[in-house]
Formats: sequence, structure tokens, C-alpha cells
Amino acid sequence: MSSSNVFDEKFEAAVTKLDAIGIARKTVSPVLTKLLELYDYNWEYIEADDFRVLTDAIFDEPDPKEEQKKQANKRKNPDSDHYNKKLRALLNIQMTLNLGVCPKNTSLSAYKDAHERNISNTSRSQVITSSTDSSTNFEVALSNSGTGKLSFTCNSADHPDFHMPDMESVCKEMEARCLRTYKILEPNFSFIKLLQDTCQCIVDLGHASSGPRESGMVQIVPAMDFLSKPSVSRVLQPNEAGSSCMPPNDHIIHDGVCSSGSPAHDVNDITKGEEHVSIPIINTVGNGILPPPFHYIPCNIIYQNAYVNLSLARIGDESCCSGCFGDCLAEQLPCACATVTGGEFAYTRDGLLKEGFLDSCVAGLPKFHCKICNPCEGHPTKKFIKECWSKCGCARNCGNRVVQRGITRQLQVFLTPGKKGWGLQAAEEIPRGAFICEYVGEILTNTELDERNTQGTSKGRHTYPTLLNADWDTEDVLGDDHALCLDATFYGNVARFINHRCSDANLIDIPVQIETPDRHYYHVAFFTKRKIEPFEELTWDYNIDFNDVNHPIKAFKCCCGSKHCRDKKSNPSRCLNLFLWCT
Ligand SMILES: C[S@@+](CC[C@H](N)C(=O)[O-])C[C@H]1O[C@@H](n2cnc3c(N)ncnc32)[C@H](O)[C@@H]1O
Repeated sequence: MSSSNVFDEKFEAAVTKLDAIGIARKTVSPVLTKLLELYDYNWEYIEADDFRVLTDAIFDEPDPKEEQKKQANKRKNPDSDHYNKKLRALLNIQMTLNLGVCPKNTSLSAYKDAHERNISNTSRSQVITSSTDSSTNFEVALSNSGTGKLSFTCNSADHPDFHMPDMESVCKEMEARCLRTYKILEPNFSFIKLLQDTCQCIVDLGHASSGPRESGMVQIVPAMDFLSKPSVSRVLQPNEAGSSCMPPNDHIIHDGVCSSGSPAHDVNDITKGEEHVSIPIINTVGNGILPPPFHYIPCNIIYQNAYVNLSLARIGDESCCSGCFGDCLAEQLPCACATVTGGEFAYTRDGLLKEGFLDSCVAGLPKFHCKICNPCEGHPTKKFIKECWSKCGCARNCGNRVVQRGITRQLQVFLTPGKKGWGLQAAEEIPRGAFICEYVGEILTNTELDERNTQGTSKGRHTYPTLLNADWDTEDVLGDDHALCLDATFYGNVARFINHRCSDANLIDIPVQIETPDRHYYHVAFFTKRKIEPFEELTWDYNIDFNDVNHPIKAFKCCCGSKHCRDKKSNPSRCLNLFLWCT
């Protein structure tokens, strides 16, 4: 039987089953379609327990009439946080559009013509230009308060055909986008009204020629908190003119820069050249939303009190291979650096983890049961990798230096279709045992992490810390003032986008010792547990206890979709798509 027949039969069986308990086909079909997408067409999960997931999803689906009423109420009550988020996203897009329509062809003279037609014949706006050799900065001040400026930089030589967009067409385009993307139900929806209501801007399309506002313009008087955030200093560089500088999700293009407290994202490469490979941001939903801003760093950085002892004097002969030369893996006998891994290197000459080593990491070491906790549920202990380092005599390209050489695989940051937010996916086939990336962030003491949690500085829907507790022997003697963790909330690398999957995740985190022989501080490296297909999401098991409300790493309602999901409170229908709110 063909796979499409099998699909049809299964679909029909599900619909018939639910019909028998009084749920009509027209109710079942759309929910089933969404669930199938969510679970990668894994019927096993949907058919389990007599279609329990499907039945739950149907009962949890909001009544469409109730939903319409709620939407209308929210519009009447713009203070609602939920509603503000939506507006924020809409405004964000509006600003993106203003930059986005700036075609790659702009010349100073064309621009000046355009601004004279559209902007400058009003006393409330002005155009400021400043030129460098290869580019011209245009700052279009859209209000006399000086706060609502919108500007961009473009390379004047490359843009001979630029026309300043007129506000009417921008607003029409926005309205169409809103209706299309957000499926707004209200028949009288108007984008201009939305702008006026939400950021107190006066939108004048130039039809009524009254006073100084006769030309098509938008005056923006920031009223909402996100508009009044301080602007920053990063201006688009000539070589990145165009779409590569886009506003991060919570931020607006403001004062000519992708403005926020943190730098803007480059959609073509979230690493901004910090890694050997470019890692693009993919949002196939096309709603223009980007991940919230953070600083991309390729290596861990100490926040404040963390003590990491990087002393060459502490690395004894038994912890390095100063006598080696070239590639340690090419030698007949393994050097001192292989002692930690039982006298054999963890890596093959192809740069992959050896099968046996990976198998033993996946199987895991027995938990350590201490006498302090009562009762002790066991503390994690993991197998470590030890790489050669500066005190070793081998070369930079020695086969026992994999993690320290950084990311080499093709990866993408993408907006997941469910409620997990952003994720990381492979952009190529990757073999089993391959290094993907390190978990990079600020090095904090556990006390500092607790402080961030209690002060709410890390407050947000998603959290990004990981504890460095792979070795209980070390942890045991350290208090929270000394034990360390990594927090990628504000500073981090792509690993901060790797989502959790219970038990059958395709990545494993392995502690790696590089600069320090003790296990107080180490690197957390992700390797593939099996072959990865192109565009498969990369996941790891955070190993969190979904019932432990006091743990410094806050549990979330798990949407991993695994049949081994440990979150008994998770309801798969809650994990269904709602793109707009997911960041
Ligand atoms: C390290 S971040 C992962 C990236 C995150 N999705 C984002 O958009 O930035 C961890 C957060 O992602 C979300 N997350 C990760 N795995 C999840 C899962 N299986 N189910 C639901 N949410 C998940 C949770 O909000 C969690 O706090």
C-alpha cells in the first residue's frame, strides 16, 4: 500500500473513532492536522491510548466564538500584556518594512528628491545626511520631539534607483500583512488606527492638507515602554546594508540602528563572524520576528565572582603532553592526555567520538549517593574528555583538539513550529559522534545565578543556565559561592537555542577538560548520539526534574513530543503552534 493510502486510512480511522464518541469530523480534522505537524507525522504518538492526545487537544481547543469575544475585549483593553505583545510584534514589522523597502539601489540625489516630496516640506521633520567615502547615512526624523527617528545607512554607489516609500503604500502593505499573517478577524481593522492607538502616533497620509502635517508622514511619540528604551550605538555598516541588520524581536529600529540594550542580529549569521561557519536565522513563518537580542560570544566569559584557575603551573606532567609533536592521534602510543579517558583517546582520526566511548557516555555512569542529602536521590557523575592544550607540545590541528577548534558543522537557528520558541537545526547530514558546539555563556557562581533568578534579571519565558556539576567529588566540597554554572541569557552562543527532549534527544552533553585539570570548571560539549538528517532539530536532555520547583533551573511545560516525555503535567495540545507569542 502506498504511504499516502496508509496516511488516509489512519486519518479516517481517527476521525471515525472520535465520531463514535460524538465529536464531528469538522472538529476533528483541523486539530488532527495540527497535531500531525507537531509530531512530525508520528502516528504512534497520536494513536496511543485510544487517541488520547487527539481527544485532549480537541477538548482544549478554544471555542471559536469565545476566542472572537476575547480578541475583541483585548482590543478594547490595550493594557493587557498579551495584547501589547501582539502590537509590539506588529510595530516591529512595520519598522522592518521601512528598512526592508529600502532597495539595494539608492543614490543621494534620488533620495533627496524623494525626501523633498515626502518628508521635508513639514516643519516637524528633517532629514540629516552625513557621508563617508562609501556610504551615506540618512536619518529621517519623523517627529519634532527627536525621539521617533528612523534612519538607515546605505551605500550610495550601489543604490541608484531608490525611491522613498510613501506612507500610504507602506500602511496598506502593513494592513495586508497583518490580515494575512495574524488572521485578524475584525472587519474594520486598520493598521493606521493600530499605530495611532498603540504608540500615540499621528498618521497623516497627506490627503487633508492642513497646517504642517500636509505631507505623508508618521509622527511617532513613543508611549510604550519598549519605545523608550535607550538607543544604542550600532549603526549599519556599509557592507551590511539591506536586510542583514534586522530588529530583534522586542526592539524596534530606532535612531537608525537596530536599537536595544543588546546588539542587533544579523539574519545571515547570528555569530557575526565569531565562528568559522555562518549560522543563519530561519523564520519560515515569514512574520519578521527574530530571536530576542543577546551578545554572541564564542567562548565562556567570567561574569564577576566565579573563580576559574587557569594557571599553567597547576598543570603537571601527568596532565599534558609537552613532549609530543604534530598529531597525538598519529602516535603509536597514546600520550598522557589520554589518561583521563582510560588510556585511549576519545576521538577517531576523523574527528568523531569513538563508538565505545560514546556508548559509555550514553549509558551513563552510576549516580553518586552521598550521605549529606536525606534521602539522597543520587548525584550525576559523567565521563570526561580531556583535550590537549597550550602546555602540550602537539600542533593546533592535533586530533585530540576538537572542541577547542569550535563549530564546523552547518547549522541554523530556526523558529520551531510549536511553543518551544527558537531551536537549532542541522543544515546538512551529520554522522554519529560528531561535535556540534559547546554550551557557551557567562560563568557564574550558583549564588550569582540564584540572585539573577530572585531579582528577576533573567526573567523571561525561556531560561538559559546550565550547572557545571558533572563531577560530584568536586561539587561536594564546593558551596554555592564557589560551584559554577553557565548562563547564556545575555551572553552566549548558538547552544542557547538547543531545546530539551526527554530521553531520546539526538545530542549528548559531555564535559570536556581543556585548560584546567580540576573539574570545578570545564567545557560542556554537544555531540550527536546518532546520525542527523538535514533540517532535523538538534535536542538534548536537560535532565531536569519537572517536579522540582526549587531547582535553580526552572522547569517548563515540556513540549518535546517524545513518547518518553517525563513531564506528566504536559498537555501536548498546549504545545501547538502560536507563532506570535513564542519568543
Ligand atoms: C536554552 S532555551 C532553548 C531556546 C529557546 N527555545 C528560545 O527560544 O530561545 C530553554 C528554554 O526553551 C524552552 N524549551 C526548551 N525545550 C522545551 C520543550 N521541550 N518544551 C517546551 N519548552 C521548551 C523553555 O522555555 C526553556 O526555558
